[in-house]
Amino acid sequence: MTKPKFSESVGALYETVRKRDPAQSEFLQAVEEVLETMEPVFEKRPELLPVMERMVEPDRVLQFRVCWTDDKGKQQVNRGFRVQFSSAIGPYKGGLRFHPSVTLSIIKFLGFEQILKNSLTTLPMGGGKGGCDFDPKGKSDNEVMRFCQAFMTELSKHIGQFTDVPAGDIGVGAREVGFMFGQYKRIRNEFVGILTGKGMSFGGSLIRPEATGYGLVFFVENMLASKGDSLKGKRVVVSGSGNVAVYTVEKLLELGAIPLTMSDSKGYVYEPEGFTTESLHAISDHKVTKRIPLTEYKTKTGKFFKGAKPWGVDCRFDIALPCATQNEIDEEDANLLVKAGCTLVAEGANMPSTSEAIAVYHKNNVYFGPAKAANAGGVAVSGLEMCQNSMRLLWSREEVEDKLKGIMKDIFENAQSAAKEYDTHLQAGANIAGFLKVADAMLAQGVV
Ligand SMILES: NC(=O)C1=CN([C@@H]2O[C@H](COP(=O)(O)OP(=O)(O)OC[C@H]3O[C@@H](n4cnc5c(N)ncnc54)[C@H](OP(=O)(O)O)[C@@H]3O)[C@@H](O)[C@H]2O)C=CC1
Ligand SMILES: O=C(O)CCC(=O)C(=O)O
Repeated sequence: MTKPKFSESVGALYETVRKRDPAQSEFLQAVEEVLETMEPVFEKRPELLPVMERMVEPDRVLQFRVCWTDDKGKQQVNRGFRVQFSSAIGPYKGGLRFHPSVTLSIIKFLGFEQILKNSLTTLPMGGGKGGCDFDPKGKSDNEVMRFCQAFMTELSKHIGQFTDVPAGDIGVGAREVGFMFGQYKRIRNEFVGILTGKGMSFGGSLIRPEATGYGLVFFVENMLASKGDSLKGKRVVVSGSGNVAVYTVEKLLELGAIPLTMSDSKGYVYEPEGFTTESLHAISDHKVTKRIPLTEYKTKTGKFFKGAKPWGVDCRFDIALPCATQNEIDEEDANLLVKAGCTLVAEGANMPSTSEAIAVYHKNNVYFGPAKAANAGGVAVSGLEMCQNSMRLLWSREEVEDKLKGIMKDIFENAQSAAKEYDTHLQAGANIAGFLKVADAMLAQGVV
């Protein structure tokens, strides 16, 4: 007989969530992953199960129409979202995603994960996420500006420096944050830190653009150090070629690792001798600055594999860092990683591994650093940006990077010590450590 996934009481909670939103597959996947790892906590502290029942239901779901006019003068209509999930330990905090695949299910999975991630950062931030099914690809700067202004016109009614502070995610970088900040200021006539990831001339923090990628690599350093190992000479397969991937590769190079691949939705580039600072800058200029697909990128020393994911790259490697999108590693991909000799996976993207892929990692003793812990560096530096905005000052690069390094170490140690206490793995330890802090705050604040 196969072991049931849940005990009876946790299974009943999952069923309630599933029946409420049966079509929200990504959200259900995120809830299932957390509930599965939380069984030992509910055994020890049964009073926390009803707290989880409240936590899986967002405080508030906002859905709104976004109307704007394209360069041909034609009206366009998109659907915007902001899910304010939990404000138990601080104002709602989490990014905005602009991508045609955005649905309520995707925003809810991201918002739910953000509650536990933000708790792990040690900073006082609640969880939220938002976005729109708008596709920035192929749009002119003026079209993106008009869209961002329309989006913020509605969003501005619901956010505030003490209420909800959005930031970037897929499809939302410095350009979009700038346009949205400008529109908020115009509507409200106040200059406040209502977004993070702002430009340096209007309240941004040094290292915020780099923070998710750098933080991921610092997290991996901690994982390796706990086994007496280091990044030096490690062969690393990376996916993505956006914000997270670029700064992941930059920090890997700085620490003596060998990044072998980068990818986008069209395929992946393999550099057999590893990316260099020069080839990283070339790909970053192509993808991030010029916004051109990798199909049009010319590598001098490597090869482009059209329509393929990097996990099947034909070489041995030690570490895989998925930095593109959700569910980009399925069971088959996970088996390819194991076959290639990979012994560590740490997630830069949110929920990049399917539950079947995670089962393959555990079965094969692949050391697994889950997204909520491993990619928390981005939102952590967003928290530091909020702090600097409140104090009306600017910390140096070194100060922010040192704080980021310290936070990633704390996240690793807290997740590891929860894992030890509950006799489980790092993935569960991260969920448990993140949950306990929020749950205790919710208990203290009564049934609200
Ligand atoms: N930015 C941040 O601070 C944080 C981001 N994250 C997560 O990291 C991941 C990447 O975000 P970020 O780098 O900011 O986003 P960007 O928009 O800068 O880059 C996204 C990258 O992922 C690729 N990608 C997107 N969708 C797909 C897909 N369906 N299949 C294959 N590749 C895809 C894109 O390729 P293409 O250009 O072809 O679309 C691009 O290379 C996301 O999961 C995000 O939620 C997590 C924490 C913080
Ligand atoms: O910086 C932030 O507020 C959000 C970052 C984010 O969206 C994430 O951690 O997934």
